[in-house]
Amino acid sequence: MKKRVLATRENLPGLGLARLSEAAEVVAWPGDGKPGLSDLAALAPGVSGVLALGNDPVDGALMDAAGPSLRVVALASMGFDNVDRAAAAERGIVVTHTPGVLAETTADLTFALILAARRRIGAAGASLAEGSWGLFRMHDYLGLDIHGATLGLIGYGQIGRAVARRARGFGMRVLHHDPYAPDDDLSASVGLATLLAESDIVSLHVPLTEETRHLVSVRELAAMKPTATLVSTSRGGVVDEEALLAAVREGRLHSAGLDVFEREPMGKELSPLVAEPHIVTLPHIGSATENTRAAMVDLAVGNILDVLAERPARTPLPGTPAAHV
Ligand SMILES: O=C(O)C(=O)CO
Repeated sequence: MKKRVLATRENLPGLGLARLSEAAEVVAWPGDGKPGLSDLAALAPGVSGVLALGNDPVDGALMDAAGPSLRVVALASMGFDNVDRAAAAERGIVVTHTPGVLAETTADLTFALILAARRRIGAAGASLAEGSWGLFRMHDYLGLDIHGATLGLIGYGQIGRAVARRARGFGMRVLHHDPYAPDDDLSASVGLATLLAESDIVSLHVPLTEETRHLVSVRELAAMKPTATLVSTSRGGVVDEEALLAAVREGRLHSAGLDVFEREPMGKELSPLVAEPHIVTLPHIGSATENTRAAMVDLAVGNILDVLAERPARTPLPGTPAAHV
């Protein structure tokens, strides 16, 4: 008999879900929006795996609703702050994510945010569209240079390194701060205080954990240059958004480029960050290309199939077991 797997969405990019359906009975949340915990719990009894997105809550109650058959929670995301890892560990459940496949795509988007925020691309384009471009004037739409600037990467894993490679092409000096990353010749490893003081652009590439929540807050923003830009494609909770908004509004920070927010999705209740002229905002599209999203689903499915076939998962979360115990 086929094992059952709960998928938190019915439609996912690529062929991963079809591949999963050949090997397992897939029970998918049929709704359009984001499922609540109770929606998922109702579908969970007896499943051996859960395939979830990076913003679907997966907690101990959902694991208990699935029952002792549950062996693997596979995220189609790099970030894993939506999963109660302690609850999974207590129950011997393998948790996997999708490193590797999205690093280059997310690094591309990081650069788009750097370019847009420093060169005021959104505001300039909007002014053109409004019919406000009446004259070529030397002082209009002035931004700040990217070439020759110093880029500081907080978090130097796969995405941080992919951003560093792009920065080399722009002739930038690159610094990084990451107590867990090995050094390389793309970028100089420095302490956080040096990175904040010397960087023209600070870009965040850390997962959201208890250690990184509000890693950038009042003190860190005050330590940055007033001409600096903060960019984040990691998780909203890494930045104290109130402190960021105040710093940009009061001219203590030049600009910001944000793909992620403390509250996602926003619907019609927009964060004040969205309306701020010097802040470029995007709806969490870091990994949103056809190939990459399909590769993320495919890797998540591969992890489920591994665990269900008693093989170690290919990309378990660091510090968690690769195989069901
Ligand atoms: O993979 C992740 O963590 C995402 O945020 C999706 O882009």
